[in-house]
Formats: sequence, C-alpha cells, structure tokens
Amino acid sequence: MLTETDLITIRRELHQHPELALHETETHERLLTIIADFNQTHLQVRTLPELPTAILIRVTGSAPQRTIGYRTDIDALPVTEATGLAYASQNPGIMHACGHDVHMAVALGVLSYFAEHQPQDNLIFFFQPAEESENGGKLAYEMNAFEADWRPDEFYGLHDNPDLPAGAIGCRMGTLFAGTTEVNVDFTGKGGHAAYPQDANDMVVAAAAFISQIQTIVSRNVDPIEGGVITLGKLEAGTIRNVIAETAHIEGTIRGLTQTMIEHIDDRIRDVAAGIARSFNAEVTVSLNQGGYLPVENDPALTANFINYMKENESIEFIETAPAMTGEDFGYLLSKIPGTMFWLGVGDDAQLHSATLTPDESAIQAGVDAITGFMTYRMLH
Ligand SMILES: CC(=O)N[C@@H](CCC[C@H](N)C(=O)O)C(=O)O
Repeated sequence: MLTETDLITIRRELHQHPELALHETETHERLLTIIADFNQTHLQVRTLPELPTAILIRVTGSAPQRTIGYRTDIDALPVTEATGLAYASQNPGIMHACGHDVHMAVALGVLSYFAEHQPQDNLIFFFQPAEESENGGKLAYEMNAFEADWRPDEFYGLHDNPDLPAGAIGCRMGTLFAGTTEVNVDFTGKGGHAAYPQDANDMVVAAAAFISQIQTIVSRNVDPIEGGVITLGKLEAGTIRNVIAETAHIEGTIRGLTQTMIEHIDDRIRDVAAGIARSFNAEVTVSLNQGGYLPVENDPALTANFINYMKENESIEFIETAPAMTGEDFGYLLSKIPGTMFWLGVGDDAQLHSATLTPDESAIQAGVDAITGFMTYRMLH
C-alpha cells in the first residue's frame, strides 16, 4: 500500500512530466508501472485501443452488491509553469496547472488501499485522459468502456480546490459545476495596405467590435440571478503593423449552470457574430462545441449519503460549497451513471489554471483517507 511519502513522490514525478489532452503517453506508462507493483490478486487492468492513454482497473469485491466507480483525470494544460519549484514541469509550456497530478496521486492511494484490502463491492477506477479539452470521459463512454462488468452502478470523482483548506472535502446537493461550450469564431475580410483602409476590410476592427459587443450578453441577456460566463482566452489577427488584417480568429468558453442557459448564450453568440459580420461586410464562421461538458449534476440520494458520511466523520472537515463556473466532462458521465462529484481542498493562494498553482500536498493523504473511508462506509449503507 502506498504511504504518504510514496504518494508525494509520485505526485511530484507526475508534476514534472505533464502532457496535454490525448497525448498523456508517458503519464499512462508511469501509471501502469506504479499499478503493476500493487497486489494483483483482485485486480484486472484494461486499456482502450481507441483511447490509448486511458486506463481502467476493476477490483473484484468479496461479496459484491454493487459496482462503485471512481474517476480521475490525467491531462495537463498549455501553461508555462512559474512556481520555481525544484520539481517543476520539465515539459516546456505544459503544466499540471489544474491539479490533475494531485487527483492521480489520490486515486493511486485509494486503489493501492483496496488492492491490499479487498473491498466488499466491486470497484472500477477510471484514469481518464482529456478533461481539459476533447472530453475524454464522453469518448470512453461512447467506446463502450463501461459495459457489462465494467459498468459502475454509481460514479464518484473529485477536483482539487485552492480556496478550501488542505484536506477539506467540499460538496453540495444539485449542480456542482457549470456546463461549458468551447467557442471558435473566424472573421474573414479583405487585407490591404495600412495606408489605404478605404480599400480593405479590417478584421482587427471587426474582432474588436465582436469582443466588445458580446460583453453585453451576460450583462443584458442573462438573468442575473442565474448568471453565466463568456471568457475569450485567445485572439489572433493580422501579421504585421502596416498590413490590414484579413482574418481574425477568436477562441473562448461559455459557462452556465443549466443546459438551457448554455444554449441561450450559444444562440446569442451566433446572433452577435452574424450581426457584426453583416455590419463589417465580413464572412464569419462560428463553431460551438459542448462535447461532454454538461453541467455536473450530483445525484440526490447518493450525494446525500456522501455528505452525510463526510459530515459525521470527525476527522474530515466538510464544507458545503456553492456551485462553481468551472467545467468538467465528468458531467457527461454523471448524466449516464448517477454519482457525486466533490472538491478536495488544497489550500493555495493561486487559482486553478494559474502558472503558480502549488497545491498543499498534505491534501493527498487526507483525500485518500476520506475516499477509502467513504467507499468502505458506502459498501455497508
Ligand atoms: C476544472 C476545470 O478547470 N475544467 C476546465 C474544463 C474545460 C472545459 C472546456 N474545454 C472549455 O474550455 O469550455 C475548465 O476550464 O473549467
């Protein structure tokens, strides 16, 4: 069984070698090597040929009444690390800036516990590629990863949370995370000499108008009680100061706590883009892709049971949290299989997706203890 020291060493190794969505090859190998050292008596390890960085592990229960699923994500982000840590990322421009290294260490800790202590119920562990983009959870589901003996009756998963004290567990009944839509907008006009704007059709100006205009969607078209988010994280246009830009490319993300709100914002983005294209005499293409990033809806009965355990256990600091505008493709898996997503506090000043994110590693063992404790309790209740 992995000790706290083992888990911290593993987390640091994973942290040094982050990989982007669907490219988690080294991470996959590293995880398989670690898992190969566990007691294999009750374990079955499975990989998916069409999603080659995914790993599924089945732990056969001693007297199973159900199959409990546990999912961790394994991918990193295109962020250049600025923590200055001795074990900082060795992959330039890529960082575990969302804490999936911590998620993996916790999952390995829980798995190593149940490899040594055969559970009563069956367990499925899913090491999922591509949470940050490309919806690995949905891809796996559509590849029949969770059929027959591999189908959990209920599914659990966590996300680390820098705003909560290290080791605390946060959760809520109902919606935990927003649904998201990835936005790609391309404007095409007519390039030209900077000195002759009258002969060109400047897509820098069209993009600027679009970006300003969509700020009114949340402020004017969204019920303030419900809320919503539109963030444009990327803009590319033009080539040099004295050439009028022929194209502009914008990437962003929409967030809403209900599917209705996401679709409402999607519609307004399309309308505004069409209006800007018309007024600038430009061509526009709008691509909106929700993939598997559905709102994360916690199952009422399972979540009440989860919260009950966390509240009753004196060694766990449980915090009831508000819904968050972060997205998670675990929302897709929870739309197919009931379950609960929850937060693990990692007490840090830096936010998720920040280049200085430095989770408090004491959260790892605390997370392992809370989850192994909960799963053992669940097998009896
Ligand atoms: C927990 C977290 O940070 N998740 C990501 C999920 C990405 C959703 C999707 N690719 C998008 O950007 O719309 C997040 O950014 O919330």
